[in-house]
Amino acid sequence: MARYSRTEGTIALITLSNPPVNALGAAVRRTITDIMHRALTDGEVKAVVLCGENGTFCAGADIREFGKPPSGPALVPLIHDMEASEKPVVAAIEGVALGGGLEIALGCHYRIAHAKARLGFPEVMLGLIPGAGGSQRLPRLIGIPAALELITTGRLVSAQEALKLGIVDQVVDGNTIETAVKFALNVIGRPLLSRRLSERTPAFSVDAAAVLEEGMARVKQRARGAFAPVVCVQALRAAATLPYSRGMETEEQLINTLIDSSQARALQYCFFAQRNARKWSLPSGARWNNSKPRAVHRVGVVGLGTMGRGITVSLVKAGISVVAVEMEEKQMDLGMRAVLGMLERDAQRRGDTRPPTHLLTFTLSLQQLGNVDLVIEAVFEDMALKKCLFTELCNVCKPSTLLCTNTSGLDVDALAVVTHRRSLVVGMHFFAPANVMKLLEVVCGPHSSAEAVATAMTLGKRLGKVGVVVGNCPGFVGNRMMKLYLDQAYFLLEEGAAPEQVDQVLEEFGFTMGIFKVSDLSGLDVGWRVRKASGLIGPDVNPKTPSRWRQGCRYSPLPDLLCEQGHLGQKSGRGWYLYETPGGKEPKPDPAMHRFLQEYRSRYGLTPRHVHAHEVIERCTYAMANEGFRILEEGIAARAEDIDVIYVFGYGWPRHRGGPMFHAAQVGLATVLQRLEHYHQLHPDVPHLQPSPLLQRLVEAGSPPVHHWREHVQHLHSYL
Ligand SMILES: CC/C=C\C/C=C/C(=O)SCCNC(=O)CCNC(=O)[C@H](O)C(C)(C)COP(=O)(O)OP(=O)(O)OC[C@H]1O[C@@H](n2cnc3c(N)ncnc32)[C@H](O)[C@@H]1OP(=O)(O)O
Repeated sequence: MARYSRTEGTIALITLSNPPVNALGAAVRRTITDIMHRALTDGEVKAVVLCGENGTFCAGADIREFGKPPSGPALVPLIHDMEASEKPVVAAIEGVALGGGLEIALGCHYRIAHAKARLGFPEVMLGLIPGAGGSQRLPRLIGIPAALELITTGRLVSAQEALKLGIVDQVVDGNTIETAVKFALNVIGRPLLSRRLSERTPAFSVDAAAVLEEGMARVKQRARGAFAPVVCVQALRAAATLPYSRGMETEEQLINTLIDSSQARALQYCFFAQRNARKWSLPSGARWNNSKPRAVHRVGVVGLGTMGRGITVSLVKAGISVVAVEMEEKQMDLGMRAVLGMLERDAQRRGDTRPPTHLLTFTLSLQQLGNVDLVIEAVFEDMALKKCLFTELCNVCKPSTLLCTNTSGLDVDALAVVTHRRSLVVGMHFFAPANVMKLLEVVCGPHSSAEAVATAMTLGKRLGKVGVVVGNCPGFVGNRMMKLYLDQAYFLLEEGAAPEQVDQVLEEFGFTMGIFKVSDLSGLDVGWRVRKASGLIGPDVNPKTPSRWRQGCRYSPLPDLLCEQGHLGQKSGRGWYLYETPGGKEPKPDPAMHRFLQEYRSRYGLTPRHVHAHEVIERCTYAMANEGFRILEEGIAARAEDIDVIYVFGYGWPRHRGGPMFHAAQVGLATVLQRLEHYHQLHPDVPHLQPSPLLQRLVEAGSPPVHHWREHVQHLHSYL
């Protein structure tokens, strides 16, 4: 928990010890409070050095304790006593000093950091503010503008930046604790008044007022409905305008408004869901911690379209050699220039003189893939083309090469069976732009080996991705649920809504972008191609089939009609919105779209009605969650948390709402069930609105918490 020892005769060394990150659980707070009291009252002790075990100072409060009844001593009195002491207290910071960990360090009189240490207040990412004096001490140390930026974004700073900002007093390359002890010996007896941050007054100039006002406007615009960033600004305003003790009272009042909020719960759920996604398991008993990944030194990327380019950039940035293959010279030239440009800009941003282009080989020949450890195929979504390629890759690559497909929804197994190495085929579904988006769906087919899954997940981690293992079905998890979300959005247009109205409601809910803006950005032709390939449109459709009816259920031909008119979204200057020019980025509501919708409705005898905001949210999000329950039942996702991670990291779902499954739980499963029944009654031709059997069973079982849902899955066809 925390250890006490004496060194150099007069120095008390207090070591936090709670692996893996020395989080400040109740027991740790109790021990450290007792030990600190002992050190501060022991007449032989002249100074104290505070450090952490295993190369980590402290990652802050123990997040697992949030939401549980409070126990153990609070941090504020400990930090106060430490700071008020007449004996110098020095923090020796290795690894991280985050949240409550940094608040303790700010209560110390001096801070020495290792060059690789990182410091920050990430509370805002957990729906909180620094609540143990951090919001009052940091601005007194580094000023309002810098504190505002760090606290409202949760950004961590390196030791070097912390030194520049004045957060630490010294940065060391060698032994931090030894340096801190020497430092402590040196400062014994020096006056400590100016080292007590609570004694300082941040000057509240007119500038600071303007900074706070601008900060509030910026935060409100970016927060997408999240409360914590706004409350962070309020806490900083208190620091700037009130004496320390009143500021502390305000900090306490403010954190109390957040601590039990639904947003804090959702964000803390996301924190653990992201980490749990790494702990995959397969029905064979293979798991993340008993499956060895293969070493990957050299990767082949086939196809240099948008996805292939982003994947190549991601790999090179992670220091991995890439052989990038394109079939056509012109496409290769375009791809090569785009990749080099992205790497160049990235190097410039990081202040590097040269991008790591020595890791790249561009070629028109698949033969060059003979020696790669893993191939990522990123050609068009055309099964015949992919099958040909996989057959050829099997002949060209060494027998141990893993063959991965970046398909966004095609059958991974159908590709595996054309190879002689079915166990080495997995899906690695990146999201556009692949060098930016964090999500990676690792698709495990019926033949995929644990080794292949482990290798893809480990490679994803090296690329800085959040990998989630999913089963093989059309659209996997993300795009399978997305299809129902899109269907509901189209139906809402048919029933009377306008694209900008639907988008506005979704953005107010917290989505990064409304669904129609996303559709315009990715290009309407992407879905058009998928619908053609799956027989929803095209020559295979019986001409007698009504336009708004496909495969036994309601269908909206709206996006197909737009594609037929060449309205493909941003790239063509027109889609659900109007753009100034083809390639324009600024969507404007399109009067022609409104006329088009009116004509469409009258052609099909649809009487437009006013669509309420709550209906937009309910139909879009509950349809998604309902499909999520089916996905869980089929074993395509192992946990509801995995589905939520996919939506938060790949589809712009607002993190402070936890993800579609967590949101359904927060609304109440009985309510979701009842609303789905209601909408299904109104739209019996939309089978996906019919509540899924798992949802019904969960409600019958009294709506257990998300972590217990798996116990109610009947394992009918478990893939994971
Ligand atoms: C009531 C108000 C009182 C006081 C105010 C104080 C508030 C706070 O301090 S809030 C907490 C602020 N701190 C954070 O948000 C830090 C969160 N952690 C991280 O950012 C990272 O985990 C890390 C940078 C510390 C380490 O990253 P990495 O090396 O990539 O490892 P992992 O993220 O996989 O973490 C390893 C392991 O540790 C668990 N863990 C990390 N931090 C905490 C924590 N603060 N409390 C509890 N557990 C923590 C994490 O879940 C991993 O566990 P598993 O291995 O079981 O998955």
